[in-house]
Amino acid sequence: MLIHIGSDHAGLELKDHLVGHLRALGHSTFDHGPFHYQPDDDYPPYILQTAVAVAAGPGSLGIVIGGSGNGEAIAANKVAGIRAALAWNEDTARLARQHNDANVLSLGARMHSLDYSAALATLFVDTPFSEDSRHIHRIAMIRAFERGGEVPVTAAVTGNL
Ligand SMILES: O=C(CO)[C@H](O)[C@H](O)COP(=O)(O)O
Repeated sequence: MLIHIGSDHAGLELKDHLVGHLRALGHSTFDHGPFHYQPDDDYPPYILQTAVAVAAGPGSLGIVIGGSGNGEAIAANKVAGIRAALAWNEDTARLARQHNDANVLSLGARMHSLDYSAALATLFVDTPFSEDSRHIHRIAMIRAFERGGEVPVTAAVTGNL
C-alpha cells in the first residue's frame, strides 16, 4: 500500500520513525516533509500537501502528525475526499477504518511513545473498512454535503419541525 505522510517540527521524529516502520512492513511511503527540524515551522503546508496527495491517489492512505494531531486532522479534513481521524488508542485507530473508512490517520507525537504510535499506525493501515451499509450510508451523507453543501435531513430532525 502507498502511504503519504507529513508532519511539522513536533511530529518530525515520529514521521521519520513511521517511514522506516511502514517500509519494514512492506508498504511504500511518500514523505511530504519536513526534512529538517525547524522549531517554528507551520503544519498546514505539509499536512495539506499530504492530504491532497491522498485525495488524488485512490487506494492510498495518509498519516499526518503534529504535537497533538488536532490541527493536523482539522487541516486534512479541509481537503475534498479526505476523512481524517485523530486516533489516541487502539480502538480509535481501528474504528477509524472499520466505521469511518478514514483515509488519513492523525497522530499526536507528544501524546505517545514512538512504539505506541507505530502500533496505532499499523492497526490503522491493516484494518479494512467494514463495508456495513449503515456506515456506507453515513459516509455518503458527509460526501454529499461536501459536494453540494446540503445538510441531510433525518427523521429525528424532521420531527422537530
Ligand atoms: O499539534 C499541533 C497542531 O495541532 C502542532 O504540532 C503544535 O501546535 C505545535 O506546537 P509548538 O509550535 O508550540 O511546538
